[in-house]
Amino acid sequence: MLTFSRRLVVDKVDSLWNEVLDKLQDQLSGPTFETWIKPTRLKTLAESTLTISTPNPFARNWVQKHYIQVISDVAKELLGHDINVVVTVSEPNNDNGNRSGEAVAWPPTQTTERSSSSKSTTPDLNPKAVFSRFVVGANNRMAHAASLAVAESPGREFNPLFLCGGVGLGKTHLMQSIGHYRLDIDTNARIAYVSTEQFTNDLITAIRRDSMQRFREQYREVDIILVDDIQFIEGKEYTQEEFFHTFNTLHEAGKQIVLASDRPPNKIPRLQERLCSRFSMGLIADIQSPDFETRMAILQKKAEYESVTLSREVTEYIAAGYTSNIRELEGALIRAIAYTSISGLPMTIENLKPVLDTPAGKVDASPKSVIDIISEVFSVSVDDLKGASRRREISQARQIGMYLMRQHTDLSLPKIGEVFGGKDHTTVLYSCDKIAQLIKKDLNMAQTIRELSDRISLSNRPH
Ligand SMILES: Nc1ncnc2c1ncn2[C@@H]1O[C@H](COP(=O)(O)OP(=O)(O)OP(=O)(O)O)[C@@H](O)[C@H]1O
Repeated sequence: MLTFSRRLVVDKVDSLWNEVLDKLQDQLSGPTFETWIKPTRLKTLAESTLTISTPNPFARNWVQKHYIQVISDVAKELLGHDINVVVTVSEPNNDNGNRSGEAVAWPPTQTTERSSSSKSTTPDLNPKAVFSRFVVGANNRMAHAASLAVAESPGREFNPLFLCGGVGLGKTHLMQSIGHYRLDIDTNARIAYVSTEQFTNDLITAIRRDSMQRFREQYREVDIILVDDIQFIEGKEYTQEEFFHTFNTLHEAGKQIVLASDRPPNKIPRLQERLCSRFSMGLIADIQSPDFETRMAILQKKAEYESVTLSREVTEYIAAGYTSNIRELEGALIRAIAYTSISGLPMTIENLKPVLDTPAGKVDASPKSVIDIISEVFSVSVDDLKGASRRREISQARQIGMYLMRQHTDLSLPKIGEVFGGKDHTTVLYSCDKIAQLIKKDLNMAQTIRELSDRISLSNRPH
């Protein structure tokens, strides 16, 4: 039994814990020890109970599930009697920069050990770009699954993994999640995350400084290379040449290549045929714009991390205004949070209107003028627009009308529903979403909407 003075007890217990750690280090693999055991702290040793703390609940569960026995065996060996091990979560610590509620990328992602183990390939990863913060929806399910598969078994199935999708839809987030995830499993993994611009600049510098050997080592001696915005390689002959060799060297060595682009390889102009075919030989996974539910889920998740409660109404309002770019969607939420916290106003749609200028944003028309113009241009009577007919030409005119009313007035979704003869606000949302998607796919639709939009603005201008 430990019957020392308090100071001695503390010293004794600390050194005992260090001994436990030493022994565990001998028994467990390097990554396992670094990932799960090293970050644990000793809290107390009372009678036959050893209480340790872990950085977060996820780590606690993991340690409880996998390592409690080995810890208690080692402690028993050192103390000479049975030890019951209790795993807790450490109290939020003010000096570690983590506000309560903020997710901690776990296991810690950018430790000094990790940096020093792979000097030239320490990736510059955003700690928030992790799988656990990525919301999976119909629009990105495949890209997410493929990214996870690649992170779990790099160089096996999808090589290269080619992620493609429009601006702000999560390509970089997924790529960096792969890097984090891999480093969490294997702290010695050599991961390079680089933009195509950076690759080109490094190449130019290497040529200028006559240090091609180093450049090649830097890019060819990695386990995973994550190259962002690969579409910018278009027309850069020398970069393409060098990247071709980098690609081949890595691929032949079974190393994982992940590329992100705003379009598929065959749509990148002035891309050498041999690169185009290599980029296409693994898996091309595309990411579409998120649907309404996914946008809602992204907002909710983001709000949780910011420790803010969002009402359903406000979430819907923001989600309805930002349909095609998650960066803008997040930006709107951040503005809303900043505005309400600075002004002290409650977060209601009314209060948020001044700061949430939805992309079109200009409130410059009366609802009646929108209805009248739609009726005239599509030769559909106002009664039909407000009625329930599902005839294609009527329902499409109605959907366009709802979309434009959302763009040109500050009416809420339910109010727009009312103007259109008492439609439900979800019908309005669906219509706005549908037209927003069509605009992206169909040039004629985009042109029609632009013309209608100009006409609505013009007709409402004071004469
Ligand atoms: N499914 C998602 N869940 C949560 N956040 C997301 C999701 N998709 C994107 N985001 C967030 O949206 C923002 C933009 O994403 P990201 O930078 O990955 O887009 P991108 O497709 O790489 O854009 P770009 O083409 O401009 O490089 C980031 O803050 C990212 O975390």
